[in-house]
Amino acid sequence: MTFTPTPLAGSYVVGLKPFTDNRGWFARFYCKNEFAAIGHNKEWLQMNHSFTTEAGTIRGMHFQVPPFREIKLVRCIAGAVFDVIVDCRKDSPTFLKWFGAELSASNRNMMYIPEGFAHGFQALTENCELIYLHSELYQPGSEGGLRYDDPSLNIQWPLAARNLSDRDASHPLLDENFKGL
Ligand SMILES: Cc1cn([C@H]2C[C@H](O)[C@@H](COP(=O)(O)OP(=O)(O)O[C@H]3O[C@@H](C)C(=O)[C@@H](O)[C@H]3O)O2)c(=O)[nH]c1=O
Repeated sequence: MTFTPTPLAGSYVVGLKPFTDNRGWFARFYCKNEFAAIGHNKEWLQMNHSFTTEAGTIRGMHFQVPPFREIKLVRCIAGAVFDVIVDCRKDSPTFLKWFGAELSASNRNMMYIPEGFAHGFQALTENCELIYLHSELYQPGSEGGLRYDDPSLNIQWPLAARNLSDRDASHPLLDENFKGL
């Protein structure tokens, strides 16, 4: 795998290195030893799969609050998405900065998201499927979110936003009460 650091320290766009032959290809998308090189030393406790039907749909921006902060590894296995992370670590020099990258079934890239980040994505095509690896269990009472259109984040989504869940449409806008994660 290849690990390309993003401008937000500790996060990476991870590329696969497929072994190709006349049958097709084979590739690892997680290896304990390879991820140890970027300091990853936690187990994956949950794996999730989502399917998004319509291009333009946004899911996010989601996080779990302490003590349930989590690392995520996100991989697109059908279609293409614009994947976005926001640094919510209060002591980080890039606090509340965002980074986005296209993840798709054809580029096979993944986003490695450390603890203390919010995460979301926009479907760029119909019928997008994402696989998530999580270092923490789902804790419904500890979920939080940022608004995809928060003016103080100014995330540049490639398509017009549509199809938000009621929860995602009603995350509070950032103000001085947000102390980070
Ligand atoms: C996230 C999650 C949801 N659920 C349930 C709650 C709800 O009834 C249903 C749908 O949940 P949501 O509406 O939160 O699904 P969704 O908006 O797709 O949530 C996901 O968004 C992206 C951006 C992420 O980063 C993921 O970690 C996750 O938060 O699934 C679980 O049972 N386990 C889980 O781990």
